[in-house]
Amino acid sequence: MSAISFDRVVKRYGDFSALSGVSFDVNEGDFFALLGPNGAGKTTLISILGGLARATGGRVSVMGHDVASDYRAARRAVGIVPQELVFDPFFSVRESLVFQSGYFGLKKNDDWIDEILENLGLTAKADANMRALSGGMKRRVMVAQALVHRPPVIVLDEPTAGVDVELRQTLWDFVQRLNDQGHTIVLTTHYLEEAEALCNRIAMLKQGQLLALEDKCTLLNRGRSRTLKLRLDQPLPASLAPLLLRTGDGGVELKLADVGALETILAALKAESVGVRDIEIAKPDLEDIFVEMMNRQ
Ligand SMILES: Nc1ncnc2c1ncn2[C@@H]1O[C@H](COP(=O)(O)OP(=O)(O)OP(=O)(O)O)[C@@H](O)[C@H]1O
Repeated sequence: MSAISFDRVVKRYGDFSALSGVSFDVNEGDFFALLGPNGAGKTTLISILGGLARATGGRVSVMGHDVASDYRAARRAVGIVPQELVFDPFFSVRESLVFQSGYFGLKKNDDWIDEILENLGLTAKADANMRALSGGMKRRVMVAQALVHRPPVIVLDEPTAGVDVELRQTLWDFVQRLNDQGHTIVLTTHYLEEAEALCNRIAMLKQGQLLALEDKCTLLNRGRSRTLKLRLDQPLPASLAPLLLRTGDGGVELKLADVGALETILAALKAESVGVRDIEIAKPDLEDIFVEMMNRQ
């Protein structure tokens, strides 16, 4: 069974299509990245998944439960950490988690609440009022709230936007452990190195359409192009300027269409008597691939 199934999902706002028929599945146990530029439709897809927005067309299910016709079961199967901070300013951290447990009909949830607080570094703040917390601490509570009912599927919508290094580390350690225990994780982020480090499958959305859906390793190995980093003793000859990707760190980075292009470049440098002080060939990382995919369309 798929943890999540998106089947030809369409979302229109008047004449504007935020999602134009998006289909893909997230497998049980995946650590899944949903990537795309601003406005691609990631949050819209997550809102439909969580029952906060209705699809104009298509079907979405979580752990086999249709989010429209089987709303309660679908809602129980997923915990969503929203992009925005939503909380009741009059509750303490613990109260808000107890309240959230009540929403799912869970009465004796204290042990699990304590465990979540501990894992997110919130124990010392358990009795603090929500409005007295810093932004990063509030964000931790958003994560805690999404987990109170131990959902098999956990969705994090840009959880690390604007949070400090320590929280990122705490959060990723915890989420990684949940994934190891069998929870399915879906993550949207603009920090592609996070997606590259954590996720096993990656979907890329642009303007409401799915551009790519692949295993991370397949995606990273698919491109034959490489980046050639050179340190030269003179400026780059004009004949090589079309290959220039960026200049920095006292060197230049050139696009290598394939490894064979290396000889051509070295020959061009030799012909102009430009000496090479240092050389490095790098595989494209997820960010390079993302930029290439987004520009290709
Ligand atoms: N209520 C709404 N009314 C009209 N248009 C909307 C509404 N909600 C979202 N949109 C539009 O739908 C598109 C997709 O928005 P969405 O928030 O899903 O993008 P996103 O991929 O999550 O972007 P970001 O990375 O900026 O969070 C955007 O063009 C947005 O302006």
